[in-house]
Amino acid sequence: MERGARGEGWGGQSVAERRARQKEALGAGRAAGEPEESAAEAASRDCPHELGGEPADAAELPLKLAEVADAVLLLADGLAPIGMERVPLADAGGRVLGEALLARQPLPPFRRAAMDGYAVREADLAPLDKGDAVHLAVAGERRPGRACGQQDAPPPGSALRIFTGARVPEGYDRVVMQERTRRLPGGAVELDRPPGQPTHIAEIGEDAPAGAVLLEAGARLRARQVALLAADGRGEAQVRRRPVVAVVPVGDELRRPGQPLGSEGIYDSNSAMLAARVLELGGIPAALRPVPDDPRRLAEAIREAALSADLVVTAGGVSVGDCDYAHEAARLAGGRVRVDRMKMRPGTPTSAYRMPDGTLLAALSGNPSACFAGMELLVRPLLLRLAGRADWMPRWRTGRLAASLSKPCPYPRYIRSAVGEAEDGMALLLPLAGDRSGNVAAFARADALACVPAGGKGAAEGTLVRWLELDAD
Ligand SMILES: Nc1nc2c(c(=O)[nH]1)N[C@H]1C(S)=C(S)[C@@H](COP(=O)(O)OP(=O)(O)OC[C@H]3O[C@@H](n4cnc5c(N)ncnc54)[C@H](O)[C@@H]3O)O[C@H]1N2
Ligand code: MOO
Repeated sequence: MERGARGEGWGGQSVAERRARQKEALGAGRAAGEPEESAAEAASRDCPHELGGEPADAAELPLKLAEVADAVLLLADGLAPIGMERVPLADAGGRVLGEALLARQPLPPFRRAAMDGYAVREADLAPLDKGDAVHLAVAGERRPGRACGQQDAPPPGSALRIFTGARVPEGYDRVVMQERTRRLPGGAVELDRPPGQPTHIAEIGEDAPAGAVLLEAGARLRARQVALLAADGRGEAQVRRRPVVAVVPVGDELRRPGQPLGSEGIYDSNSAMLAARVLELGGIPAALRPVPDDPRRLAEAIREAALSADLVVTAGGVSVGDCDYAHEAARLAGGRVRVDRMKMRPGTPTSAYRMPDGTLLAALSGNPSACFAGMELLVRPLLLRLAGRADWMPRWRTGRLAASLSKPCPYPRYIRSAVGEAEDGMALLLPLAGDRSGNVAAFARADALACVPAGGKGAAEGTLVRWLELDAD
């Protein structure tokens, strides 16, 4: 399998320059109407998506109990986008553009009538300003897509019957909507009042001139962007390959959905969730069967997964119990720890390793909501960066808590919430009941992760918090 270049930096920028750029990007999540300096900044200082201190030297040192943003940056630093391929336009939807798209021709490519009516010369309309009607001979007709040969200069006092989308010959200055005209019995057309401001002609290149950057490299091709490729005449698109993400569930208790549960079993919901999310984000999931709590077997599964995937994600076995073997297995497989736990709850044990061939391993917590938090906060940005997305960083927004939370926490707490809207238009984050990290039902009803800052006694209703849309892809 083709692999992306790894270990490249971000093109010679200093850490400070990069930080500044990234802070700016993260700041784009400012809520509408929110002042430049606000309490939200204070919230984000305690809840540091805005990147805290310098990460450890990217060369070797792992981050211990890392801020989420620092962990993401450290790991993303070593990731370059994977390779490219050409795909037919019909398959380009959802893919990531590999190179900037430059307009091959002006858009529109010819002067185009924007209304059904009559093409006229401005000079012939002067009497209208004095209240006199104008009669123009109809010199011909132009329909869209029908060539009509080289045009002579239009004879003075003439009009051209024309339809939306047809080429407007040089010499005609505007199109008058047919509703503002009257066809006279002899075939001439009458105008009895000034036609108004718009010329109803789309000029060559007014949408985009030839050579203009229509799309930047790293844009995800959604419907509107695919339309642009097509409008520029592209039958194919140069896109990034879709990253393959191996999903490795860990635990003796895990059963595959559809199989008998038994008395000690629990269905493996994390794999289904992770695989579905990888698909939503444009990757290709490769979901393995559950691996038992056995460090050697897990190490073998990790080693094999790293051979064929661009990113490996394990779920479970990262905590401190006697059955938690993810760390031992990652090391047995040759992995070097890069992030050793993170300041987040749920999901504090979330860690990351770099495998001998450079592949990253994200070791997520097994608890379903902690697993999803790890997916959103750690795996999503790494996957998008691998996929070549320019907008790989999470887009934090600002909103207010719709209810108080009394649970104190030494780390930022990511609360599953439903999103509503306050009277002033600001987002309201309503924490969902049953927010224990082992539960799955509350999760399905959530639209957002609201970040409640660390410390204190929880947070009062109305507190400004940062939040992340859960279905963002
Ligand atoms: N003594 C301590 N115990 C625990 C601590 C701690 O600090 N000290 N941390 C707790 C926290 S917080 C979390 S989170 C969990 C993390 O545990 P693991 O990530 O090692 O996950 P497991 O132990 O393997 O599983 C936890 C839980 O989730 C269920 N699970 C696992 N995989 C799946 C799956 N694929 N689908 C559905 N459910 C899954 C598993 O059955 C467990 O119930 O550790 C705490 N303990
Ligand atoms: O870190 Mo654990 O996920 O809080 O439940």
